[in-house]
Amino acid sequence: MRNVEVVCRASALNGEGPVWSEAEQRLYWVDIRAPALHRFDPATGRNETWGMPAWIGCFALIETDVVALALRTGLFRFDTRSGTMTFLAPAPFDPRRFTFNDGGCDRSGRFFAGTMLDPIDPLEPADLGTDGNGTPLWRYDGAAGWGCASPPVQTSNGLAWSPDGRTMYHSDTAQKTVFRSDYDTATGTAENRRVFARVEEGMGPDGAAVDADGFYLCAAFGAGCLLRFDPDGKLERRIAMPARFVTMPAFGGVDLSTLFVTSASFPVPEKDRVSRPMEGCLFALEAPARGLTPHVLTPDPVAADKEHRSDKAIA
Ligand SMILES: O=C1O[C@H](CS(=O)(=O)O)[C@@H](O)[C@H](O)[C@H]1O
Repeated sequence: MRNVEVVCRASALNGEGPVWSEAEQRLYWVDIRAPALHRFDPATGRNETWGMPAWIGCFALIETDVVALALRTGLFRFDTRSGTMTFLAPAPFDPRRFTFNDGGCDRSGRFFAGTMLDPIDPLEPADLGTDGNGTPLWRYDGAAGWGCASPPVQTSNGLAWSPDGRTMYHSDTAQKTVFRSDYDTATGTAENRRVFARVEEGMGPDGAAVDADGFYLCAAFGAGCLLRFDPDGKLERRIAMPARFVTMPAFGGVDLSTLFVTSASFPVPEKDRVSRPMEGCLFALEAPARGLTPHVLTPDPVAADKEHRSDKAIA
């Protein structure tokens, strides 16, 4: 197996959410805390960056050069060619206390995004709600806004679907637990949530991806490795990484046989970051198995809205 390579010395504060664009053969990813959308081209090594006005948790590809961005302030359609931002929906939570975190599209192209607690005013008590948890995972239902897609979790992460689309994986990093639920592909609803895997002390289950064999690969935040679980939740292997704070893998490259992995430097004290240059890099390695085709947001929310308006005008 090819060794882990640093493909972009990004010094990201909170690299996250890599998604491979099959159409562009490029990797989109974000920096949540130095808010920016990035696009990396493995053929040239070039990394493009678009600064964002607020923390960006995750995004969905819509079409070539166009993405939907989950910013703390809401969901926006962003055209990377013109820099045009089109407002789609407000955030479904109190943005003074929460911000979007991990998200992604199901195998039918519905977009989901979770949250993590980040009070703007640290003096305000961290009121997580009556049950002591955070917010649910949110499903973007177009003109109908957001629907709840899970019980509340504190640090939403690890969203992925099985190859047949009928199992949804979702984790709570704070609870060190990955859940799996039965997923209805027709309605976008998840039921019968149960524990899929728990991780050890000293690590948090972070972003994840499922491969074509149905194995769940997640970044072990704080432990410098990826964990690969079989479809029954048994740990099958650990893959050592050169950074301690790895955040999420994504399949990409020719035949979806490369694993790209983001990482974060924010947990490292500022004074130590120069001596820890791997934290915040983007990595690539040969994947243990090929990945699944990444899904794009369908339909394009702006086109769907136009259709909705013209239907209403006709009626
Ligand atoms: O900001 C983030 O941090 C969490 C880990 S922690 O809450 O700081 O322990 C990480 O899991 C998450 O994905 C990341 O975006």
